[in-house]
Amino acid sequence: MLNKVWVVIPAAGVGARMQADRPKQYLPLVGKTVIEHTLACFAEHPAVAGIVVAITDGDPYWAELTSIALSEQGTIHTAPGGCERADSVLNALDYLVNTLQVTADTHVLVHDAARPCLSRHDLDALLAAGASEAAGAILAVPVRDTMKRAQTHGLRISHTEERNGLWHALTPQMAALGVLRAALADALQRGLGVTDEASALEHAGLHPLLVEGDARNIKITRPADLALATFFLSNASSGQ
Ligand SMILES: Nc1ccn([C@@H]2O[C@H](COP(=O)(O)OP(=O)(O)OP(=O)(O)O)[C@@H](O)[C@H]2O)c(=O)n1
Ligand SMILES: C[C@](O)(CO)[C@H](O)COP(=O)(O)O
Repeated sequence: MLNKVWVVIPAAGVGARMQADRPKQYLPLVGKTVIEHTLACFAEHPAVAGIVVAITDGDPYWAELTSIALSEQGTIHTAPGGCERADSVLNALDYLVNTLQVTADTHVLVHDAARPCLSRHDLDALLAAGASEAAGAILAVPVRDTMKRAQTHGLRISHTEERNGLWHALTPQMAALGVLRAALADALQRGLGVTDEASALEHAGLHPLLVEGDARNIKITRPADLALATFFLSNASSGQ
């Protein structure tokens, strides 16, 4: 039986690709903001001990969120965001250790604030699979399209990549706090490109488990994604 887990929500991005008037995690979506939908995935879950949200220093939007009354119950904390997503995540992990004294063997889940369509089913599947995975575990979906590698310069096809065995990495990504924090700190210190938690774990020689998830767990990145997320959330069946 898995002990309670902590959730880290990187939410310190500017959302440049979204080209909106505010960071995309604070855009309105089906009655509240993107990040409030994301937090709601975890706030009521019995396996979740608490949440640490990495936000930009001076973030003017966080305090305006109406549904963050939960913070009075000490379950939602904030930590300083960093230059890149990985820096924000590491800051949140440091906060868990240094401020909240969370133990190294506690499992953490890192989930993008920009992924509001995570289903309870997928969250439970990851928790179950990751509970006993020393290498960590991530939600992912197999690639369905033929994948082309572009030539180094220009927009012409160099070749077709082998599709079998290719997966889209989603979030949450799950690992033991001590393992993930050490792997992430080491990868960043070595200047390695880390765009997700699994990358850091791989650099540490680990092979995290792929847990097949729902392709509707999209990351809101570009304007068209908001309409898609609206459709998914408006049509989500209860208890999904
Ligand atoms: N320095 C950063 C950059 C990103 N993120 C968070 O990481 C998640 C995924 O990153 P991405 O989709 O790239 O968000 P942005 O960096 O905001 O987007 P863009 O690259 O378009 O600016 C988002 O929830 C974002 O808020 C973060 O916490 N700290
Ligand atoms: C973590 C992630 O969502 C997994 O696919 C992705 O790597 C985030 O990348 P971004 O460039 O920071 O959006």
